[in-house]
Amino acid sequence: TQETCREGRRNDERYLLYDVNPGEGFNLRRDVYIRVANLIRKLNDVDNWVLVLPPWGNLYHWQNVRPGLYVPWKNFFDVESLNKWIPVTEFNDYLKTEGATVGSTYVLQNYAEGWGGKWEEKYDKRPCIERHNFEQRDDGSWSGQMWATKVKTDNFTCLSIQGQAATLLPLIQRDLTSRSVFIGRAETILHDEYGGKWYWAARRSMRFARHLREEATRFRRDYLGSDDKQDKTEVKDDWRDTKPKRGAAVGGPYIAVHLRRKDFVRARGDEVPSLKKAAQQIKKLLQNENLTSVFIATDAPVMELQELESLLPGYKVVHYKPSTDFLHKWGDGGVAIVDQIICTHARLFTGSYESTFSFRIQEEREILGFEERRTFNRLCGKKSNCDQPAKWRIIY
Ligand SMILES: C[C@@H]1O[C@H](OP(=O)(O)OP(=O)(O)OC[C@H]2O[C@@H](n3cnc4c(=O)[nH]c(N)nc43)[C@H](O)[C@@H]2O)[C@@H](O)[C@H](O)[C@@H]1O
Repeated sequence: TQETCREGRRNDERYLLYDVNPGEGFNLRRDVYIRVANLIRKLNDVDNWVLVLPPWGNLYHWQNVRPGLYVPWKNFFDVESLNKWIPVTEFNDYLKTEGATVGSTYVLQNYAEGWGGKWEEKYDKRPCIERHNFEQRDDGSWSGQMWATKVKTDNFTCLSIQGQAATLLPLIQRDLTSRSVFIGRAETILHDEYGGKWYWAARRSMRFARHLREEATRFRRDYLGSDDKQDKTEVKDDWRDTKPKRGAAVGGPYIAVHLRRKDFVRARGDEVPSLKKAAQQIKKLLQNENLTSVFIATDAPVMELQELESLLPGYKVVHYKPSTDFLHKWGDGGVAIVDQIICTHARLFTGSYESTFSFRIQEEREILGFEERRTFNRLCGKKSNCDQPAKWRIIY
């Protein structure tokens, strides 16, 4: 029967857990997911692996999130959609079935001696370079903190690696004793094929959770006169059936700007415009598009946003401010995603230099089928004719 089949599958199921350097933000983590998801896809040519989704929390940029609080992927993503590409499960569900144990743990790191000038894919067991939070117990096993949970692991190794996700295939396949494997610092591995067909399939499977999409839909309708039918941005229920022709999407009657401030102002001074320069560029784009509304997604303090608004007299400057209830329920992560969805649906988008927050919006617009020139733009800093972002076009 179907039930026995499922039981049978469950018995030989193996689990891959992973985590990313604590300093990395939300949108780089989404990129690391794609690297690991496609590793699972390759592993599943011969085995039966399930990817355990690392809970979200304690991110450097999330100021309204209680330290120590971790939330599941379903708060932000449509987990059913993820499951249509590779089998995934939440960490909490893993704990329920497998308990707080992991067979083998590998913490990835670079080679202490550097790259040696020659590119070759390799990995080696090496002494740990950085501090980690695992310690050996009397019985030889190890114990370490995984998110909010103390987890026991039979084997612990620091692994120097240079290579891509698939470089880990033999290591994981050979680890036959372990039903589950944890990979720490997974951002150390590169994509197998960035921007290729598999990249985009995994990327398309990362649909946002329904409650966030609905919040963005309401906001677009109420404040920006935008809806999917009129904007030609309707999508099928299943991402696998969604393949719009390029140029089919029109977008709502507004332009959207992702204005990354805070640490970017300090770290990328030459490439980040002053508010005055940003306003000049926004005005020009509005005039070119013959539009009067601009949606601003930003991490800027309120004062800066007000200043920008005052520099755009005569235009409608729109900003998403969540209700207390929404912020409480879905946190800074949820708010940032609503901002991203609203930017995705604009007639024209312009982002910030080298911000993964902007990159993810560009990808969403590729998925919806916008013309390239309406998507791959960024605000210029000191140099007014600055290089525009690389065009990572969607591939099916
Ligand atoms: C250089 C690197 O840049 C990386 O930033 P970058 O790629 O922009 O993008 P993220 O990695 O997502 O980190 C930026 C975080 O700041 C908030 N944020 C930024 N812009 C907005 C916005 O328009 N609206 C809202 N609501 N929130 C915003 C949000 O929490 C987001 O996840 C950093 O994560 C790394 O730590 C590092 O500093």
